[in-house]
Amino acid sequence: MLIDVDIAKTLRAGERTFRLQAKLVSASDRIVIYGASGAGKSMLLKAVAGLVTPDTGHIRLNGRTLYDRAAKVDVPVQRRQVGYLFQDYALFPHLNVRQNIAFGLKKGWFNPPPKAHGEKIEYWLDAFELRPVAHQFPAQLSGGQRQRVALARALIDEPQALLLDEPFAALDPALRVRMRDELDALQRRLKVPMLMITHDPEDARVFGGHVLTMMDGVIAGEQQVETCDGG
Ligand SMILES: Nc1ncnc2c1ncn2[C@@H]1O[C@H](COP(=O)(O)OP(=O)(O)OP(=O)(O)O)[C@@H](O)[C@H]1O
Repeated sequence: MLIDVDIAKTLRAGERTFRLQAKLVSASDRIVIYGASGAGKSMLLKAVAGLVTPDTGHIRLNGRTLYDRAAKVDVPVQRRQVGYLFQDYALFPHLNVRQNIAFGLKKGWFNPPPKAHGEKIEYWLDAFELRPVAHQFPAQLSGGQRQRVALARALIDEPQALLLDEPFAALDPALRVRMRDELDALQRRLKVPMLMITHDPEDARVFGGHVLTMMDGVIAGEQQVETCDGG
């Protein structure tokens, strides 16, 4: 992925002011933004997704301008072609697995039917071994299954990049290790570019790639971390 971000945003809550001033350029298919809680990682990720509007600057993905204050470009969320995996997965509790996955394809207001089917839905149910639980609701799933449903929903529309907000934070330690490996394998298999934010140095170590450190709203350092295949 080719990503070029240079944005600023000031957030005020009462007396407190937080200033995000993030600049990053990367051609890696694995980017990790690592930093302590409150560093501004979520704000940056949400700006790339279009969920937060910067005050100034630009965001370009694979040569396409998603946001440019000066040129008055602000591509709406639905047309940015990026998948977003929320920290708590944000699955719809009243929709079953099939419907939650189908939602990633949906353009209208209505929920997909409980027996929604289609080539892509069937593909992801099998790819993530979710077919046996396709009729179950999020509350009836394990943590790992929940994460796979959220990943399937984020990937079904074939995004140009997948944005991951602390993808392992909601998992217990053993499952976290397994899901790190799964995500690593998924990235290798699909070759979908991923941009992950995390406060856990182990995520950065295992996932590797272009690792940037964020501190007080600014990218303060960067390094290349070798992954198993040197990618
Ligand atoms: N709506 C808001 N108004 C004012 N300040 C905000 C708002 N949202 C976030 N902030 C502040 O912006 C800063 C960055 O928040 P952000 O959520 O991006 O941090 P983070 O690095 O993702 O942290 P975490 O790892 O805890 O999720 C924090 O200091 C936070 O208090």
